[in-house]
Amino acid sequence: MKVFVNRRIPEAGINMLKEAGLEVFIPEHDNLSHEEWLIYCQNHDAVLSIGGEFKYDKDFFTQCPNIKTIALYSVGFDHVDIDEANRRNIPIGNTPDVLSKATSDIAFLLMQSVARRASYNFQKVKDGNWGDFDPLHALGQELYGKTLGILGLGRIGFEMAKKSQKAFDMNIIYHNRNQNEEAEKELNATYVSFEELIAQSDVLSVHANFTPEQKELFNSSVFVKMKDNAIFINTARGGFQNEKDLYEALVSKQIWGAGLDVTNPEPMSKESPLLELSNVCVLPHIGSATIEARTGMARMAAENIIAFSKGEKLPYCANPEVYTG
Ligand SMILES: NC(=O)c1ccc[n+]([C@@H]2O[C@H](COP(=O)([O-])OP(=O)(O)OC[C@H]3O[C@@H](n4cnc5c(N)ncnc54)[C@H](O)[C@@H]3O)[C@@H](O)[C@H]2O)c1
Ligand SMILES: O=C(O)[C@H](O)CO
Repeated sequence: MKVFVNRRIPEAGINMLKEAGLEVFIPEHDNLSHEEWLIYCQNHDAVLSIGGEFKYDKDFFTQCPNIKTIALYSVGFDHVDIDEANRRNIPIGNTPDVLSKATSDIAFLLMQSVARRASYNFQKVKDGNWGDFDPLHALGQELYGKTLGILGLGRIGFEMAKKSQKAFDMNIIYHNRNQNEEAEKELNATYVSFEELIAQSDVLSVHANFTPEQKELFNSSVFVKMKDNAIFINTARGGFQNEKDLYEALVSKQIWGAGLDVTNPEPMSKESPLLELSNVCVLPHIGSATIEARTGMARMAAENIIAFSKGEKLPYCANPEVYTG
């Protein structure tokens, strides 16, 4: 079986593929054009897919009829048309759990960074502007006992809630597609409606899977209903926020601050007005960027491809319904 890996990943995964006797192709340069990527996909049986820039939509499947499976190097699969993959019996692999701690660490880091204005103050030091001890300047807010609202209490949302509760004794409320009774018991979390979530959260952290119906769910009509001390955190997908509306909400002090690991679009332009605000911290989509998580993801993606090559089910499958019809 011929496997196309569109960018270098930790060696552990590549070694597994080679040891399993699979033919592996990795292009010499990382910045493939859409055409190059398509041609490579047309000439391979499987793709180990890194990054969200290439969309696996109906056109892709029509143009690349040889692709029999896709092993995503991510847990998110919003760039794949799952219905189309199902219609064509193509199993899609992903990498759940292994990155939940690392990604929730980034949500936690952003929450603290914004609450204590860390990136603003770091920038001041870099600018040679240490300043006097000023009792009134750049004051942060404490998180102890505040309410953390989680949109999407799945694997990563749960980890974020757990560490925020341990560190700051935060009260956890959440809104999810389904009620999560286990989490309610362990975290004493309360299920609320979306409207209650936005109205009651001191910190609102987004961890839901992104679908087109939720495009720019966080827009002016939502920000206006949030508390004026609220911090908006997003480590899920940038498509959840309208960034013009977020800017307006921050400037007009409808909300207090924002921490983003994901932007709309990505990469964020260095001209984005959000970057001029002292109450914003932006990171370039580094949720899973630890040695441990990225190595684990490489192994899982390789395991998925190896299982497929042996005629077995993908152990980590984003569309298990492909096996049951
Ligand atoms: N920043 C990063 O580097 C990074 C890393 C990993 C994952 N992610 C993102 O985080 C997302 C979550 O990952 P996970 O492993 O926790 O997924 P998960 O499936 O375990 O949890 C997501 C939860 O969101 C819920 N949900 C979906 N849509 C919802 C909605 N509209 N309202 C309320 N709840 C909703 C689901 O029911 C589910 O419980 C991924 O889909 C991915 O987009 C980002
Ligand atoms: O969905 C994911 O896993 C991230 O966005 C990349 O690690």
